[in-house]
Amino acid sequence: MAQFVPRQVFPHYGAIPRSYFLGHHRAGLSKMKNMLSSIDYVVECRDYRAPVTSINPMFEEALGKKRRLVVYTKRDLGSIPQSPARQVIERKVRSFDPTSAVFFVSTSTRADVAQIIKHLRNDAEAPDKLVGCRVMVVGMPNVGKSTLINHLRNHGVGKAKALKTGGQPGITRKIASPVKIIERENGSHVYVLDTPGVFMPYVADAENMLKLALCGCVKDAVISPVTLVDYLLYKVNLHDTQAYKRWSEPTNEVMPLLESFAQQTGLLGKGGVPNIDGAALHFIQKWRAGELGRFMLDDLDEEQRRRDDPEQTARLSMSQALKIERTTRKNKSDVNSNSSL
Ligand SMILES: Nc1nc2c(ncn2[C@@H]2O[C@H](COP(=O)(O)OP(=O)(O)OP(=O)(O)O)[C@@H](O)[C@H]2O)c(=O)[nH]1
Repeated sequence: MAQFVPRQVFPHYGAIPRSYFLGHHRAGLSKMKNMLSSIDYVVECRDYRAPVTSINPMFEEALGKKRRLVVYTKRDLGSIPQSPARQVIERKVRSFDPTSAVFFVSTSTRADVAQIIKHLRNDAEAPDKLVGCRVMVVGMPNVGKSTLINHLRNHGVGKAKALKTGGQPGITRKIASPVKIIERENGSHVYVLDTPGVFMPYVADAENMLKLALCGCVKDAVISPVTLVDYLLYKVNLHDTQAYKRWSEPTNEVMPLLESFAQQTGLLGKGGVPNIDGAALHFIQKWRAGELGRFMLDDLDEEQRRRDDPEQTARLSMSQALKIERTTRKNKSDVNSNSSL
């Protein structure tokens, strides 16, 4: 039998939407900016599996001057504990942010959460001891902000879950009331404020949009789940062609894979026809649960080369991104009003 050769390039970036900047993202960001004078510290959450792509430059622009630390969440889904690969990944990612304190966290691992509490206990001070130190937690939608706060509170002051969490983006829509996570004898306690996840106005690179959608930063209805599985299959094959062997031989073809997956998991519609979209969503959930391998979506070496190259193309500025988002929205509403004539 001929040896299986995974695709080295993903061929279908064509019609992928590039924007997911919702009303509550815009409103949330503007409220965060307005509150900044009462905030002493910022914790910025990014997704471990896409440590570069899940950076939202809007936070740099809006909150960049505050003392801050960076937390890469969902560590358990991006690498294997104690593996040499984990050490290499974390050394590289840390080197991208030399001026910030950086933590890698799986919220179910107490030691990961404990190190953040320890750091904040030493580092998060406020000018006014009576008011205490106010820490704002920011990040892309669904990156794990509320879950992190619940675990910080549990570890820091032994209290139960305070915030609602969920598998889809947009559970937190407003800036929440402060939650105490550290008590100090001198009364200068540390409080954290949860914020709504904020997406960027426009994602210039379609591949980045696919990565963010796979990580769950975008609602599942925004990009076709079959396209997402096709991209996921491309990535899984580069990592481990045996990861889905329960359902299929190694393949580059998404439809036969989904048909076989639907048959074997009982995702069938009328007359026993495979429910392809349902199967695609279920397959994505398997990856999000770590059942199709634990690996990175971003290529860290490529990012290093990009950073080392003075000729590199500059990233889209925020004002450019906002302009494109406005034009896309206007074009869409023109099309809608023309089609209703
Ligand atoms: N495996 C794993 N899942 C996590 C981790 N942290 C959070 N999650 C899951 O990620 C999902 C999103 O978590 P939330 O805390 O609701 O995310 P959020 O950033 O507050 O989301 P928004 O409300 O959209 O801003 C939930 O299903 C969590 O259980 C982690 O470290 N590991």
